[in-house]
Amino acid sequence: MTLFNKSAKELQSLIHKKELSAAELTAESFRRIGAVDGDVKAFLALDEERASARAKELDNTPMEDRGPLHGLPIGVKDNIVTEGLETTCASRMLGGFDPIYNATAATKLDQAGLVTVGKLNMDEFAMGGSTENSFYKKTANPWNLDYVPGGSSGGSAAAVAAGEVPFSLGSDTGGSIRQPAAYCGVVGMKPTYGRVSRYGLVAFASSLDQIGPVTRTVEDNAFLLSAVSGHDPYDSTSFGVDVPDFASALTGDVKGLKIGIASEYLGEGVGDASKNAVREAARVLESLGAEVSEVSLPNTKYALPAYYLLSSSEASSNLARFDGIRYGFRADDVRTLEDLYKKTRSEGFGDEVKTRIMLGTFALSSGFYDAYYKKAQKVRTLVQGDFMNAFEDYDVIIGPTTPTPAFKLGTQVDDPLTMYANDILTIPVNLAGVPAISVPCGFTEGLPLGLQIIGRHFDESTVYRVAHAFEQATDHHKVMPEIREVQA
Ligand SMILES: NC(=O)C[C@H](N)C(=O)O
Repeated sequence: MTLFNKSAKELQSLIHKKELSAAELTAESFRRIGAVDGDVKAFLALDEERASARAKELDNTPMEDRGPLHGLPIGVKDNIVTEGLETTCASRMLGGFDPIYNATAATKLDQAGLVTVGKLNMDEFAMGGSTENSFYKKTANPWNLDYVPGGSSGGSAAAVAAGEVPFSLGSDTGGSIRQPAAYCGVVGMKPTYGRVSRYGLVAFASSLDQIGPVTRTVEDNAFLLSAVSGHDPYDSTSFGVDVPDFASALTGDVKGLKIGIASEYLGEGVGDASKNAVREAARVLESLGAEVSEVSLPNTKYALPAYYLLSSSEASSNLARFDGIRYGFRADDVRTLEDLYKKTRSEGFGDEVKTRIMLGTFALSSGFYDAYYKKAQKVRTLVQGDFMNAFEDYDVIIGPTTPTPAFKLGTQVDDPLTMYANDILTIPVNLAGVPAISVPCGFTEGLPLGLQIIGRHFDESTVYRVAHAFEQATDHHKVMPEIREVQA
């Protein structure tokens, strides 16, 4: 039986009916990884022995004690710490770092009965939009191996699109789950800030970072988000609200819902293919009974510069801990302590990370603080205000996830401004802290496009409801890329 094209839900029902065991499914996941990951290059670390032992153990759990995700294999982005499983953030700086604890999200995967098969490639410390900033390898887009999978959670999206795992966890600071999900034709959710604990997520920009699920269907996404959400005493920014059973919101009904199509998201810098796919998606939602009209988010154009100032400022502080003493990489041939810091950080970080640390240090320095950091904070408030105003009249807001489909490997990596501009439609959501999902909404020249659906704070349920209704009314999610399998 072919398993790699099945959703997590379908696989779970096979396990539940005892037609498939967790051990068999885990073995199949490793077989598929062995057959395609030489080309896709989504994984940085794999631990088959540990995963197989865990799957066997899970097969012994009595039926009545099993949750909806029991026995399924999953991949985890390499900035989420996993006890005993190397966690590098795709950086030379953390090469060989073997965490002594689990991130809360990783613990919750264990509690839900999932089997972590390995760690997924990303842009170094989550800085980038193509996964080309990884120190270790460049992940390819399963739809066309000459193209980028997006980033920074490029490994998380590519592994799911390639059928190596039914789902994965990523993290999103300015679009890092939604943009690669759009480029790879899968479903990616950035939850409300505070929905999922950040404890054990290696910090990039703490006021923006969120962990979220990458899946092939909206229903799988809802299941996985319910599993990893919730208040955590180890993360004071995680919110103490009840975690709904998100899957129960998938009624298929959007009648009467008010959907705003963001006019700025169909404006300057956005390609025709993205605009047309979203207009067509709006028609589909209308035909299902939703009321769609245009809404303005006037401060959209200021979000990108504000994000790069704020996220870099936070990064400059967060990444100060990598000093050659406490973690990972340490430079050789140093004479003084200052030398050790300088050489370790010069050799251990890649260019993009260094650029952001310098930009952030500059923006926070006295004399420039008011002109840059403080001003960017004020812009953040304006961007939040745009969403709050819009949500007085609309239940969700839609637009393209990205201005264009994926681009060719090597074409933007030396051009940071072009690379940053790929995030113009995802960044405002992080600044506002609201939830947003990307669902497949079409193809252009053989490459997938994503529809972004944005909701009110802590109203992931409505976002899922709209996403699911759209998915069920269209066929985009049913196609998988064809990837050559190589015999191991
Ligand atoms: N980390 C993210 O969410 C992606 C964004 N492209 C960045 O480089 O900051």
